[in-house]
Amino acid sequence: MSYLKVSDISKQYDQGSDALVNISLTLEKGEVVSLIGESGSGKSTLLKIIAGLEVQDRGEVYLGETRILNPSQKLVSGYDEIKLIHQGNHLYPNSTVGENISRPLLMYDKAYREERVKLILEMLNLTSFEDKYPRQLSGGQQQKVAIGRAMSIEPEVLLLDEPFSSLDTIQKRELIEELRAIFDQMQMTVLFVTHDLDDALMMSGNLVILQKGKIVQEGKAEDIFRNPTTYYTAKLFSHLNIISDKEGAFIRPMDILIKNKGRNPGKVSEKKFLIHFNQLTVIMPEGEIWKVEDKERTCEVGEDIYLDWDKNKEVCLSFVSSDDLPTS
Ligand SMILES: Nc1ncnc2c1ncn2[C@@H]1O[C@H](COP(=O)(O)OP(=O)(O)OP(=O)(O)O)[C@@H](O)[C@H]1O
Repeated sequence: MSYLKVSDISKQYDQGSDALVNISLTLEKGEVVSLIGESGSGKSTLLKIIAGLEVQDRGEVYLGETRILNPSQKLVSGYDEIKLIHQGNHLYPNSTVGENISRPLLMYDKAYREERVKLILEMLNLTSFEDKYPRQLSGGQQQKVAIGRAMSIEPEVLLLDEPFSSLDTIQKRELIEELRAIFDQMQMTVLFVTHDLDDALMMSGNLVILQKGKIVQEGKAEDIFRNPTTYYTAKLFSHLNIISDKEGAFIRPMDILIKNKGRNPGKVSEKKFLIHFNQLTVIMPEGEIWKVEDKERTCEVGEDIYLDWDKNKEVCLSFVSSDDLPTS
C-alpha cells in the first residue's frame, strides 16, 4: 500500500477557474519526487491541501491509514507528520539557530530537546552555527535552519515549496545535493516543488509534471525526456526544432549532427558562446529558424551547413495545439 496517497483532488478558488483538476499521485515511504510546473499551475495549492492547510472541493489525502483533514474538518489545521516548507518560512530573528530548531519541541522534556537539536545540527552541518543569529547566516544556511526546524519534530513527510528560489545557482545545487543525501539517510518522504527543471532533476529522477492544474505526465526523467506525451513536457527539457515535412515531429538541438554536405541545408545566422557548446541559430530552406548545438565550436555566422540526425531521436507527438507552437 502506498504511503502518501493523493486521490482525485480538485479545487477551484473562483468559479470557472480550476486550480487543480482530478489530481492523483502516490509516494512510497522514503520516496523523493520532484513536482514541476510553471507559475500558476497549482503546485502550492496542491502542497497546502496535502498538508491539511487548504480546503479542497473534491478528493482525499491519506498518510498511511490516516485521512488528512482540511481546515473545514479540523479545529487546528495542519499535522506534525506533514511539514510544509516554503521560501517565506521566517526564522525568529532574536533566537539563535539552536533555539529556532528547538522551538517546535517546547512541549517535550529538556533532555530530548537538546538531543534532537544536536542531532539536527550535526545532520545539517550547522553545529558551529548553533549560537549564531539568523542575520549572521547566508541565505542557504537560513533555509537549512528552516528545514531543520521543520524536521525537529520528526515529520513523516516534507513538502518543499520552492524553498531555495532566493539562492544563487551554485548555493542551490549544493544545498539540494546535501539535502538529498540526508533525506535518503533518514528515509524521509519528500515532495519537492519547483518551476525549474534543473533543480527538479538535481533532487530526484522521479518527476510529476503539472500544467494548468492537471498532471500531464509522471515517471522517470529519462523516459519523459525520450517519450514526452505533450508538447509542454517535451519543451521543458530543451528547445524543439519543428521538422516541417513530418507532422508532429521535432528534433532537439543536442541531437543534431552538423555536416559539410548532405541533406537539410541551412545558413548560420547567429552564434552564441555557451558553456558546453556554441548555440547556432540556423535559417532553414522554408524560413524556419532552428537551434543547433555546435559542440566542436567550428561553425561561423554566414556559413552554409547541413543537418542530420538519427530518426530514433525525433520527438513525435500525436497532438500539438497550434497555441503551443512559437509564432515566427
Ligand atoms: N487564495 C487564492 N485565491 C484565489 N485564487 C488563488 C488563490 N491561491 C491561488 N490561486 C489561483 O490558483 C491557481 C494556482 O495557484 P498556485 O499558487 O497553486 O500555483 P503555483 O503553481 O504554486 O504558482 P507559483 O509557482 O507562481 O507559486 C492560480 O491561478 C492562482 O491565481
